[in-house]
Amino acid sequence: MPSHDAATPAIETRDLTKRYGDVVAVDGLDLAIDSGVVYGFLGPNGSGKTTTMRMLTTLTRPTAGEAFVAGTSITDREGVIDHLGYLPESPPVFDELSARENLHYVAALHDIPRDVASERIASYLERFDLVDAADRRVEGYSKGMRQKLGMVQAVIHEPEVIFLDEPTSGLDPRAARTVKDLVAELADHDVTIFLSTHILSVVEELADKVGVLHEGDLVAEGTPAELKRRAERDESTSLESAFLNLTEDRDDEPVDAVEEPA
Ligand SMILES: Nc1ncnc2c1ncn2[C@@H]1O[C@H](COP(=O)(O)OP(=O)(O)OP(=O)(O)O)[C@@H](O)[C@H]1O
Repeated sequence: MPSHDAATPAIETRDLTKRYGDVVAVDGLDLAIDSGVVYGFLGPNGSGKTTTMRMLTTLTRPTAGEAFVAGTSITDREGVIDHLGYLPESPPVFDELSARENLHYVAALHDIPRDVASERIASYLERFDLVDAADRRVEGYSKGMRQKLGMVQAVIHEPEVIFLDEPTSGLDPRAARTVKDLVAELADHDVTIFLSTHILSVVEELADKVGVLHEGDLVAEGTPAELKRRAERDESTSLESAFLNLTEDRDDEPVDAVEEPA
C-alpha cells in the first residue's frame, strides 16, 4: 500500500527539464500519475525517456522544474530512494557476486532485515527460474539472466513506484511472461509502474495510460484505446500507427491530451 496520501499522485512532474549543452533532452514535462497505474512511456530513440527516468530516480539532476515520487521531492534523495525501484537499460549488478549476494546487498541498502530478505530473494529466484544459477558469479550470466536479476533488484524492497526501462528486453517468452504477470500483480496492489518500452504489445497488454514523448515534449497522453481511436481518424487501428502518427517529424505542437468522447 502506498505510504503517501491517496489524493497525491504517485509521480508528479512540473515543468521538468533537462538540457545537455544545446540539447534539450526533456522540455518542460508535466505529468501526474495516480497510484496503481501502469503508465506506458513511449517515444522514439533519443526522445528523452531515459533522461526522464534518470531524473525521477535521482540519478541525474533536472536543469529546471520539479518532481515528486510517492509525494516526496526528488531533491530529497534520502527521503525518496526507499519509495522507488528502477530497472535501467543495463542493470547495475556486481559481476564478482552471485545473484543471491547481489540481492542481499540491495536489500541491506534498503534496511530490510536479513531473514525477510532471504525469504523474498528465494521466492523471486524461484519465480524467475534463477535457482540453479543463484549462487554462481554473475559474470557468467547471459543477458537475459542479468535482466531478470535487474528486475528482481528493482522490486525486492517493495517500492511504491517502479521505473522499468525495457523490462522484457532479451528475455525468452516465459521470462517475459513472468515479468508482465509481475507488473500486473504489483499494479493490482496499488504499486505504480512507469514502463518505458518500444514493444507496443507490452504496452497494449499492461498500460492503463500512455504518454508519448517526442523530442523531449509530451505530444499525447491517454489510454491505449484513446490513442488508437485517435489514429482511426487516419484509417488506422493499431497502437503502432498511433505512435508513428504522433511522432512523425513535426514543428512544435502543443500537448494533445486525448479525451474520451462524451
Ligand atoms: N549524458 C548525456 N550527455 C549529452 N547528451 C545526452 C546525455 N544523455 C542523453 N543525452 C541526449 O538527450 C536526448 C535524449 O536521450 P535519452 O537517452 O533520454 O533518449 P531515450 O528516449 O531514452 O532514447 P532510446 O529510446 O534510444 O533509449 C538525446 O538527444 C541524447 O543524445
